[in-house]
Amino acid sequence: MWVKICGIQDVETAHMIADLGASALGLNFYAPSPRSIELSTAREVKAALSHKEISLVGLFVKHTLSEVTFICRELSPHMVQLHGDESPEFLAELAQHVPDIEIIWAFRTQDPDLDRLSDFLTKCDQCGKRPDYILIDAYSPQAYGGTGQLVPWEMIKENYLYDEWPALILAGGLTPENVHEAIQTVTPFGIDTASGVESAPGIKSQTMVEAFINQTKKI
Ligand SMILES: O=C(O)c1ccccc1N[C@@H]1O[C@H](COP(=O)(O)O)[C@@H](O)[C@H]1O
Repeated sequence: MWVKICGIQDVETAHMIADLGASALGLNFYAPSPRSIELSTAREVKAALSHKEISLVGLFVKHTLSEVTFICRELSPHMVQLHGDESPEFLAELAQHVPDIEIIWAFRTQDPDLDRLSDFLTKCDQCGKRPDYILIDAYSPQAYGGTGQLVPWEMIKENYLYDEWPALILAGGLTPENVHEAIQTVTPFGIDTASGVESAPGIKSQTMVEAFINQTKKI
């Protein structure tokens, strides 16, 4: 199971997350978030983890194409996570500007089905670039993400076209207590959490991260 812990803000926490065995670590460039990071600190994190086996994911929300491109060229993360309803045209242009980057596109939903996602992927095909991964998160009118709200797991299981659509990453309110059941129900490629392993907004708890990762390894 691919496991991403999102919203790392310092080198010490980044080492802790990598040493506990996470697959990926999220660096959040959305300034209003309590988990945001400056590019200078992100560079320090990247340098500190250069010998460790963990992917870096840059998270963006409604940034311009030139902002995302600039950070990708400066930092060379393995992946970007677009979490602000970025358009199919945006994905196609980003893929041209930063050809090697893998794109996670966040679908924030409160719908009873996945029709909007299906339409989005059709438009992506017309524009020439599909996301490499779809991350499903809960929709909230208050915030773009990091809300701790759950998504309807059963609906996703019933409606996600696992064989036709990009690999699925499940997010939204995942904690050490519920992640095992979430994996059993949805059978995603990967999972992502931000607030579910924190003792306070932006502060990752080693105990909670360890428990979370252990739960993802249970069969
Ligand atoms: O974590 C944030 O503050 C955040 C802000 C804006 C967009 C995305 C954000 N995080 C992503 O939100 C989901 C769910 O978070 P949570 O586990 O429910 O707290 C996750 O994909 C984070 O990467």
